[in-house]
Amino acid sequence: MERIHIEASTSYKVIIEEQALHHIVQYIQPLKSPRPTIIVSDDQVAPLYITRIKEQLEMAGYTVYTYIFPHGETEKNAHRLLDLVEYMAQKALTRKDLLIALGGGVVGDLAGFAAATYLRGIDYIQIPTSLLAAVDSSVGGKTAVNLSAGKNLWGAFKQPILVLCDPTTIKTLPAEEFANGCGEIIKYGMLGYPELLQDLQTNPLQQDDLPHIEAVIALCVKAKANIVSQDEHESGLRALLNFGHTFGHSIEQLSHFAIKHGMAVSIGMALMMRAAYQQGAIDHTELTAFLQLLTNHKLPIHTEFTATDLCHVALHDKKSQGNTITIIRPTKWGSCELLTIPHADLPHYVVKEV
Ligand SMILES: NC(=O)c1ccc[n+]([C@@H]2O[C@H](COP(=O)([O-])OP(=O)(O)OC[C@H]3O[C@@H](n4cnc5c(N)ncnc54)[C@H](O)[C@@H]3O)[C@@H](O)[C@H]2O)c1
Ligand SMILES: O=C(O)C(=O)C[C@@H](O)[C@H](O)[C@H](O)COP(=O)(O)O
Ligand SMILES: [Zn+2]
Repeated sequence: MERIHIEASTSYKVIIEEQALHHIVQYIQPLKSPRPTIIVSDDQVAPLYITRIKEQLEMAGYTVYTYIFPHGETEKNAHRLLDLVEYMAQKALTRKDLLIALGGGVVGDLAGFAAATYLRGIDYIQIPTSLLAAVDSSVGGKTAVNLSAGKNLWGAFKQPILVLCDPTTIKTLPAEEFANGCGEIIKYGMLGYPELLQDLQTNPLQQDDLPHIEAVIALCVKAKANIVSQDEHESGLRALLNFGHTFGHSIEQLSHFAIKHGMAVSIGMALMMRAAYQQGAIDHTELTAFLQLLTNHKLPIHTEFTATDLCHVALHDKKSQGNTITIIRPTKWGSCELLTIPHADLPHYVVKEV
């Protein structure tokens, strides 16, 4: 069991505890006494976990509404958001009421944005059920939906009041989704945690190794907490969490979301690591070891998209300002830096082979 404190404009705890979903009221009630509550989830997570949560809340005196939508990244859009907030209004949820996001990053980002904006903001709790959500998306308060022009272009910073992570939910995750989570985990290794890379090299993360998964979730949440507490609204430092995302977001979008977030980030990191090798920041052994780490975790390292297309989409993402874009560049094994470069230089970082 781990309790990690997140220091931000509103502070909260991340509880990581096996079987926490069997006694959620003990964590929720001290923060929000019984009241109308909406649980937002998708159609793959809800059948597995929503009844258990709803029943416990109802037994404790909460009035529970549920909003369940089809799973997948294409649902993280403005139409779905509008449908959700219309539903919340129909149920006459008030400012004092509560929203619970139960699911992966798609549910968390969409429901978090609804919570950020409905009645100008209501409290919400993240219950991450995917590995990716546990290590990354449930923490730090970035909420958003995608627009036609790109990923997460309509969103808000809104911290949850609690993150309740039950790592046993990882057992029911499809294998491909487990790999997606590993993409973000390996990212953290390059953000000042070479010991994490070393650990995963000698002991690749396995879906049935719960103690290892728990330890890794805790490490990633602490790493994210450290960055978010220093730069909640991404004035600078927080952009490091975008390592692999400059082209990762492009790959997701160009594939019409057939390539999932963690996989796309993996390819984005591979491109950047090859560029780092070309620039002398890492040696060939380190490059090979990093790419092997990705493939050992069933993550892709190649893309068919052209440098022109990858750069075109990237230049419309949030790290582009005027004629420059801020990229996240490896400086050595286990470490990255922010670097602002002219748009014209971005294609140099699309290194598909060395
Ligand atoms: N806000 C942030 O800081 C942040 C950080 C990283 C990623 N993201 C966003 O998160 C999204 C990706 O999140 P994701 O990978 O969790 O995707 P996701 O929410 O689509 O979940 C992946 C799939 O796994 C299923 N699933 C989730 N938990 C399950 C479980 N326990 N058992 C069985 N099935 C389960 C879901 O139904 C879905 O089909 C992207 O939109 C990405 O942009 C946001
Ligand atoms: O929390 C952050 O900050 C991150 O950048 C985490 C990323 O893993 C995540 O994918 C995030 O949603 C990307 O944010 P964006 O601002 O680049 O859309
Ligand atoms: Zn990400």
